[in-house]
Amino acid sequence: MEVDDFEAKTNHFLSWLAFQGVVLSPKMALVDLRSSGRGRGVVATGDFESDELIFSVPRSAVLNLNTVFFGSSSVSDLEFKIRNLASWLALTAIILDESRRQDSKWAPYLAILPRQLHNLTFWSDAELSELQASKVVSKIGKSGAEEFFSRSLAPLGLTDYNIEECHKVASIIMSYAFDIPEENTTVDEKSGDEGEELVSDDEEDEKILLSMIPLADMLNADADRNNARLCCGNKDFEMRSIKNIAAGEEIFNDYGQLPRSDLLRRYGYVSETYALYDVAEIITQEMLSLFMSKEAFQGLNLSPLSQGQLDSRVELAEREGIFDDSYDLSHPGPERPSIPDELLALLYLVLLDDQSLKALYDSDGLPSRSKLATEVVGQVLVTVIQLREKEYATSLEEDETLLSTGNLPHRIAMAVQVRLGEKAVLRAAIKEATTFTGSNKRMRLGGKNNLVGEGKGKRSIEEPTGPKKKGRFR
Ligand SMILES: C[S@@+](CC[C@H](N)C(=O)[O-])C[C@H]1O[C@@H](n2cnc3c(N)ncnc32)[C@H](O)[C@@H]1O
Repeated sequence: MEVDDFEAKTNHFLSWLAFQGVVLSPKMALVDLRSSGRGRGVVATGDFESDELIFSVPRSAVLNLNTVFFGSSSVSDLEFKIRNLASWLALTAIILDESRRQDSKWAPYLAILPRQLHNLTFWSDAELSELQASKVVSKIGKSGAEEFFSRSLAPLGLTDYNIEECHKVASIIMSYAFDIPEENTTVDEKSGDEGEELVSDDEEDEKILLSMIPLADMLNADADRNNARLCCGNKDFEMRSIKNIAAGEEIFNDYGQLPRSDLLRRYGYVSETYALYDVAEIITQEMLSLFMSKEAFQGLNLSPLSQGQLDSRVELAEREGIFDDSYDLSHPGPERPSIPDELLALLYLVLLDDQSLKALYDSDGLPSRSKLATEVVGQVLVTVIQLREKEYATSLEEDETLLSTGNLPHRIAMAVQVRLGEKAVLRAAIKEATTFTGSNKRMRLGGKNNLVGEGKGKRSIEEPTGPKKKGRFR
């Protein structure tokens, strides 16, 4: 917890907001929520009905490329270089530059942004190892970001260039910035979503501007407790209630339906309310390599696939649009099963006998889910998921015991929650796979039809002659 002038900074920021023309409802307050680990947050001090104004922020108070360079008669060399960067790097550059200016218009706002962050970028190797086999570790992208910093930011000549500071600013952008439509451009419904993934070097829509919106970014989020939304107007941004909010309640934005692994990576916190969105990833290449070994599926009477047989199946999976580098398992809900259709379809193709594969190649789309969910697809999935479970150093039960002791350091406790959530998803997926009862008739079991092209790297199905049909599930 910061023991500095937290309250003084909040008050200075509030005065600055008033000076900038920010209008606050008398029924809201910016408060200190550090005792519950949430930094600052906005609470209702009076009752709000749905669709009431909570506050509005004029475009001139927003921090982005247009407001920082507003009014300059010509484009300086620095502005030219910054405008040519990817949006997140450009915003990082201008925040670094504004932060060192004594006279920055945004100084009272920049002063309330956090100094210490818990996003995964700032975790030590020992702390990251507590995430065990979670695939989130490979998504942090710290060294990639550093290459961008040294290639794009260092040459700008901003004083005190320092990689740690670049990481802090880039991470703040990841968890605080909004994509907004530029003035006088069409308002995109989604443009108020907070903390969209950092835009890389691919600027598809030039009318969208990555921006810091003071006060709008002081709203915390807690999964489905979302009760406010930012609306973009041409002259200002309005935060409005989207349901009744009673006095004393916190006002929450929506950061999206993120699994706790991504919440931790991008926002540096986890909360039980997001457990519903947890996922566990299956990496396709790792899974497919099992089908070429003799040992992986012992007891299932499956002979290994040759490279050629595997390639044919992957080719068909690609044609049908169901091939992916990885698949997310999730908790089953009314709208989705735990095991996605695409993963089921890939396994079905991998397990299909050569004759049926050829027939499918010439047919129109894949069978329905109930046909894909054959008994052997279910058995193979159980093995694949159990192998994935073994990649974690501890069991779900051991993690539960660890958490129940309640005295783990903050980051370790968050890591245990993430890995425990993934193990719970794996269990749910195993449970679902054991219910598969579809017919194994077309599956290559007991050596049936599985020797075509074996060991010769030869295509096991003929190349189609006419144009290929592209479909999905029938
Ligand atoms: C957009 S900011 C919200 C304002 C922030 N609380 C502050 O004091 O600057 C997002 C950050 O707030 C914190 N946060 C948001 N929702 C939270 C929650 N439900 N629990 C804990 N921290 C939360 C996280 O640190 C996150 O990265």
